[in-house]
Amino acid sequence: MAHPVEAVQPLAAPVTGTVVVPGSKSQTARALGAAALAPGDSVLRGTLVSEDSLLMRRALRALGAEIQVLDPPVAPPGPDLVAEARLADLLVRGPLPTQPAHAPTATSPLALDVGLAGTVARFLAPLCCQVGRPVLLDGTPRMRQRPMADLFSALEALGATVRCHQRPGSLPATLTGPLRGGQVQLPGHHSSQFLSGLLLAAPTLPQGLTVALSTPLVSRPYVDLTIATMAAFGVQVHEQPDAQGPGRPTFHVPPGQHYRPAELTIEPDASAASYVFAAAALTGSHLVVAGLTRDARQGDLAILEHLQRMGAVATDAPSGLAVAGTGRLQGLDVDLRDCSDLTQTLAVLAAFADRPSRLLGIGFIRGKESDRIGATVRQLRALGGDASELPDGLLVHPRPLRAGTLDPEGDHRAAMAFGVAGLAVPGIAIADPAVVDKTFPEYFATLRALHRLPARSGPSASPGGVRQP
Ligand SMILES: O=C(O)C1=C[C@@H](OP(=O)(O)O)[C@@H](O)[C@H](O)C1
Ligand SMILES: C=C(OP(=O)(O)O)C(=O)O
Repeated sequence: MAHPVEAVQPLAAPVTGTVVVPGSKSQTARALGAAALAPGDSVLRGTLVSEDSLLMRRALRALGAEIQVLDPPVAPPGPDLVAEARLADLLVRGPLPTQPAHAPTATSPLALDVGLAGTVARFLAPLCCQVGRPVLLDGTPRMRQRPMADLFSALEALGATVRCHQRPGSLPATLTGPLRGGQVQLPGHHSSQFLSGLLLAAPTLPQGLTVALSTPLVSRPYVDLTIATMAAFGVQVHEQPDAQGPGRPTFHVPPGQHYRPAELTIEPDASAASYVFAAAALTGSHLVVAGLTRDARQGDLAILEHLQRMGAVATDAPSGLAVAGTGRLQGLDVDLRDCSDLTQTLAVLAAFADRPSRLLGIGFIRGKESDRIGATVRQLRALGGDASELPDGLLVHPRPLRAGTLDPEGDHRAAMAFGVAGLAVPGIAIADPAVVDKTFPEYFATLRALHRLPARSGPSASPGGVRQP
């Protein structure tokens, strides 16, 4: 039975070892979408197994793709290895049937549940317009509050009809295609997922697609990941940088391109890795994230650069990338608009730093699983920390955190980030720990397993974890 509260135990001493994290949520979702549209068999290795990726699989199956789970890879056991995370190899048999040239014949909508997965809602909405029948998209109460309006307007401009059943620009909504394609304007400052969703569906648009960004793009590395994944499945996207002004490119997918089946190995999730690296930085441990390399395409690999600036040491290890804590953390002024999923990880570390930190450029994260600016400030304060909201970010003053039960306010990243604090501060518990199932179901098992790793020793060992300010 799931525990209603997870009491995190502090590490008694710095440890050393290697940790397996789940496959990239972002790459898994893109690869599933492209593979489902490719005629034939694609093999995706090391995919994420979590609520978000299962919602994506389920929705694509409902739209007509065949997805089989192959034998999951099993990490060999070892005394220095934490391998709680589950990965799955998948066989995807496409193409799911699209009928982009015809108005839908079926009138009863197909209902699809997107849960709280922004990627599933935003990546599938354009595709739903191409399947020859209306689709009713809906999600959790929080997902109904998350932005969809920019995407719905773009879909209407490209030929679809969008009927929102509760509030304009929000789920639940019934989408009826088809999308003709052509040129469309799209704001970039709320979410990059709208652009990624449009690009992923572009090969099904008879006229191709040109998206001109009307405002600067946030989360840019995720769009690069979309373009790279599409290329792995045989579709090219052309970009004119700054075509509409600084930070406002135009993207063009010429008509007549088709996805081809591919074999792809999914990278370890860099956002999930951020908690392991943060744990090393905070507790003076040396932790390797297995299989992660500097060539990874995820923008959240920037965690290494940010932790280095804070005083930890990041290195390449034979089996992955490593972070070693040095017993001190410096405050940080940083713009996180390209890697905002790192906000809570860095905000928690900032409470232990030697000077205030400013995390900026992230006003748009008020629309994520929680209002990540308001919630993070509330959560730090609830544990004795000192933080305040800024118009586009937050300010964290170092102050000792104390025991308490953290309410993650429905946000997996809050639960995971404050779980890291629990490795250093006695008495931190996380309420609603199953919230981590969204992207890292084995997260707390992974934290518990850190206690079984050998103590860090030798000349490079730090004197211990970071002392509370
Ligand atoms: O495209 C993606 O896979 C994602 C893009 C980002 O969202 P936004 O573009 O909404 O910032 C990120 O926060 C999310 O976890 C995953
Ligand atoms: C913002 C996130 O997810 P999504 O937008 O895909 O729901 C996240 O995983 O932190």
